Parts: sequence; structure tokens; C-alpha cells
Amino acid sequence: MSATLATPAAPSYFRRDMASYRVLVSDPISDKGVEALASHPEIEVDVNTGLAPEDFLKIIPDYDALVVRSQTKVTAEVFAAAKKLRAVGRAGVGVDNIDRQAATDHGVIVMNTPTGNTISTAEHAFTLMLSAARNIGPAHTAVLAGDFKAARKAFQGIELNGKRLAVIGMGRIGSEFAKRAQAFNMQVVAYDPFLTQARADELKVELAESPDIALSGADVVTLHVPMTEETKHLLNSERLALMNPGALVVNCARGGLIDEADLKAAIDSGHIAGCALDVFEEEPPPSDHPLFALAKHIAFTPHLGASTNEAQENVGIQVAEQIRDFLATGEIRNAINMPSLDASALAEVAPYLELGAALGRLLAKLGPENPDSLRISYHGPLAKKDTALVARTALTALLETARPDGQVNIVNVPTVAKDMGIDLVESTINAKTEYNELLVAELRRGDIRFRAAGTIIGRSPRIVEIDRLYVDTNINGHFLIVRNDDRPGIVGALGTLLGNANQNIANLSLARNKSQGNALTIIEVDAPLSGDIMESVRGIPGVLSATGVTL
Ligand SMILES: NC(=O)c1ccc[n+]([C@@H]2O[C@H](COP(=O)([O-])OP(=O)(O)OC[C@H]3O[C@@H](n4cnc5c(N)ncnc54)[C@H](O)[C@@H]3O)[C@@H](O)[C@H]2O)c1
Ligand SMILES: O=C(O)CC[C@@H](O)C(=O)O
Repeated sequence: MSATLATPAAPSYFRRDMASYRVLVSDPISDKGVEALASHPEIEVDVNTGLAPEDFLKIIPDYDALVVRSQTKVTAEVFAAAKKLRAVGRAGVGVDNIDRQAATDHGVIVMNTPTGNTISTAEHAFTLMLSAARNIGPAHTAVLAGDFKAARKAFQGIELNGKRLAVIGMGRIGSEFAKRAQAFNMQVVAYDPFLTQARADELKVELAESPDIALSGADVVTLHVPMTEETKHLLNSERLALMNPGALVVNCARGGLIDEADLKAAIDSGHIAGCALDVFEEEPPPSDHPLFALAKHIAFTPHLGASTNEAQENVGIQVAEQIRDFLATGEIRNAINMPSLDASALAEVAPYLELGAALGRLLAKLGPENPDSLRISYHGPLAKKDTALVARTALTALLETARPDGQVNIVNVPTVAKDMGIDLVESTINAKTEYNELLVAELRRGDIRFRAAGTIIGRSPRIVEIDRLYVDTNINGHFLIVRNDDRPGIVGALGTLLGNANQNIANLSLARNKSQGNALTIIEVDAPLSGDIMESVRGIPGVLSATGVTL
């Protein structure tokens, strides 16, 4: 792998030998998104939407990346079949149609486009609230049916001015909704476990310590939280009962956040006036859905929150660019199952990713077998850089030797390592070393420890320490690593043996431990060393151990 500041190369763990990638777009995205993907010479795009699940399963093994909206269900079965798949891009926010755990287990990055549809969805949710408050849907239907006069009597509305609004989930969409509600002079109270008092003050909203507190005495509730196990049915009969009589429920997030049977009961009882829903527990909802029988204060749309020209263009282009850049350069933006690494951070740490991989491969050969931990420490200014993927890369390289099936990569490596009983421990060390920056990797099994370290000189990664002896060697190539008695003649004998075996010596690095009377000899050669040569090396008097390593 080589990297330059302008175009860092994709980490080898994601690169196939073939110079082209196939991307399947299985839900409709904007034309500009498809163009952004197809514009890359190494990317071939197939747009194939509305596939039946069994047809989708048949073709997914051919693809390196997949782009979806919410219709395609990317299940564990899909990930098991998708042997080449490296990334799934979601043109939107919610990723509940993607089995995140299965993606991670199979080493597939999942990315979303968190900002592209924020405004459209906030505007849609707001429109729904106004519609339910003023009976826009039923009144419109009545006018079309010629019931103008009757409708004027039937559809008395609710004013929002001065009403108390509970926003559950004060992220991007919730915050935008709140701003619009303030313009309508609503009193906004918000619950979000990550909302700080400072941010609440900045948004001029009241911070509630729990959903129950937010809902108590609220006239309207709007939901803007992701759908997870934890948030399923967060709005149920107990919580609806906390709201003021005549309250309205707005949901433009996910249907499963509301217990629809409880909502229907609360509306039937007269406690809740009505609801405005863009999303349903089951989509599409059955045509005889109990809530559809309600006559007033209702507004239903078919999951249209993000369906504007602007939002679709934004998310289509964003997802396409993210997938394209990931395949082409290894840049990771908006990943939801691993740390992201944007272009500038990738350019900065790319040499350390290479170095980490080399140290991992070296430790796999020289360190203790069946290790219980890999410890990575970052020294000097390196400690302040975005090193989140450096340790993962070292661990991946270490485990690739044990799992050479190509099934371990930086996405699933934490899980694979856990299964193998290996802890990854990272630390930063400010104390000065001989080098400005130093990356140290140490493999341990109980008390047995073996470490190696490297640094970057110019833009070139170098290994500068093996087993606490100072060396200086590059990180790509074939190496003979010998522990030998520290006495004359051994380097000569090694050179003669390699010469006789027609092995050209590219480089030599020597280090010695005077107190122990032994030395470390590292010889870089032009070709991998055969078993016979290694046997002969071990037979040289004074050679204590010898390992052939390809980094
Ligand atoms: N109807 C649509 O077409 C449409 C469009 C876009 C997004 N969405 C849905 O809206 C959701 C929110 O989108 P966003 O862009 O605002 O996401 P976001 O990540 O910016 O905000 C979500 C917020 O929910 C908070 N949260 C998480 N768990 C919570 C809990 N238990 N209680 C309260 N708050 C909790 C988070 O801290 C976060 O601040 C998405 O997850 C998606 O499912 C729907
Ligand atoms: O793809 C869509 O239109 C829906 C998107 C929306 O549900 C989201 O979570 O971003």
C-alpha cells in the first residue's frame, strides 16, 4: 500500500486485487447520486430496485457495496450471502432496516447520511402537527365530497400558540422542529439523554430529566429518536396519560416508537385529541388500521418525511460520495458501526496504519503464541492524532495470520479478538522518546511480553525497535530476523549462506544487547526464504533463533 497526502490509498483490508468495484443501488436514489458513483472509473453501478428478497439474495454476492433507502431489508441472511460486500450506504438517517450486528460480524461498514434530510423531515413533521391541529386532511376530503357546510361545523381546530410542546429526541430533526415551534410561540420542553443544559439554554428550551417529565402537562408531543430495542413503544398508555387532555401526538421518526393500540385507546377515551403520523409499526400499514377510522385531528402520510427534491438530492449525492470515497481511498465518513476517518485524518495517519499493520504482522511471527492481549501505545504528538483505526489495523494484521481466510478486517476485528480471548489495550504516553513520535505494539501472554516499535521518517514508516533493541528497517519486504551470539563471523556466515542460495541482500540492520552478549541481525532479502534456507541458517554456530518474515 502506498499513500500520498492527496490520494491516500484504501487500507489493504478493503482492497481487492481487481481494480474495479461493483455497487448495487437497490432502492431509488437521485440520479445525481447514481452519477456521482458511476463517475469513478473503478466503479460499476447497477440500479436494481424493488427486488423480491429471494432475488436480492441471489445477486448480492456479486457486489462490493450496497446503497439502500428504507425499503431494502439488509438482514443477517443477506450479510451471510454477501461474501464480497464491504460497505452498505443508507441514503437517509434511520438504519433500522439494516442488521447492524450482522454487518459488523461480517466485516461490513454501515454508513448513513445524517444531515441530508434534516430540514425536510422537520418541515414535514411540523406540517403534520399543523394538519392534525386544524383537521386539514378530513376537511379537505369533506370539501371534495361537497360537505362544505357540515365540515365548517365539524372541524373546529386547536391553536398552537402558547401550548406546551414535548420534543422527545433533541438531535438534528428535533432541534429544527423546536425552532419552528418557537416561532409559533409554543413552550418547548425537551428530553434527550445527550442534551446538556448548555445546549438546552442555547436552543432556549426547557430540559426535562426524563420522558415522563417532558410529557407531563404537554399539549403536543413530537418524536425524533432512532428506533432501537430501548426506544420501542416509548410512547405507551402510561405516558400518554401524563399529557394534557386534548393533546396531539406527532411521529415522523419510526412507527415502532408508539404502541399504536395504546394510542388508539387513549384517543377513543377522549384523553388524546388525535395524531399525526408519517410512520407506522408495520409499513405499509393495513388498510383497516384502527387509527384510520378516526374522524378528527388526524393526519397520515406514507413515510414522506425525507421525500423532497432537496433531501433526496442531498442524501443521494452524500451516500454515493461516501461509498465512492470509501472504495477508492479508504476514507470512512458517517460510519455507524466503527470509528470514522475522514480524508484529512486518513492522510495524516495513513503511514501509521501501514506501520501498525507491519507491527501486527511482525508480532504474529515473533511474539508469544495464543496471546491474551495486544497493547498499543502512542508516544509524542502521535498521541493527539486520530489513531482510532491504528490499533485496529495492527490487531487485524496480527489476527490475519491466525485467520488467513480473509474474513477478519478492521470492522469485525474487535469481535473476532474477543472471541479469541485477546484484549486490545490502547494508551497514550507523553514522556519523550528518542523519536518525535513512536508507535509501540506489545504482545502478551501472561508474563511473556514481546514488543516492537516504529516511527515515521519523512512519510516513510520505519521499524526502529524489536524486543527492546534499536534497529532500523523499512516495513515492506522479506526479512530474515536472527538472534545470535554477539561475536565475530556470524554476519559473514549469514551473508555467505544467502549468497550461495542466490538470495540478494537488500538491507542489513544490526543491534546488540551487550549485557546479555547477544545480538539481533535483520537482513532484508529480495525473495521469501524457503524452509531449507531457514534450516541452514539455524544450523550456523552462534545462531540462537531465526525467523523469516514477510511484511
Ligand atoms: N420520516 C422520515 O422520513 C424520517 C426522515 C429522517 C429521519 N427519520 C427518523 O428520525 C430519527 C431522528 O433523526 P435525526 O436526524 O434527528 O437523528 P439524530 O441522531 O440527530 O437525533 C436523534 C436523537 O435522539 C436521541 N435519543 C436517542 N435515544 C433516545 C431516547 N431513548 N430518548 C430520547 N432521545 C433519545 C439522541 O441522543 C439524538 O440526539 C431517525 O433515527 C430516523 O429514524 C425519519
Ligand atoms: O428513504 C426515505 O425516504 C426515508 C428516510 C428516513 O426514514 C430516514 O430515516 O432517513
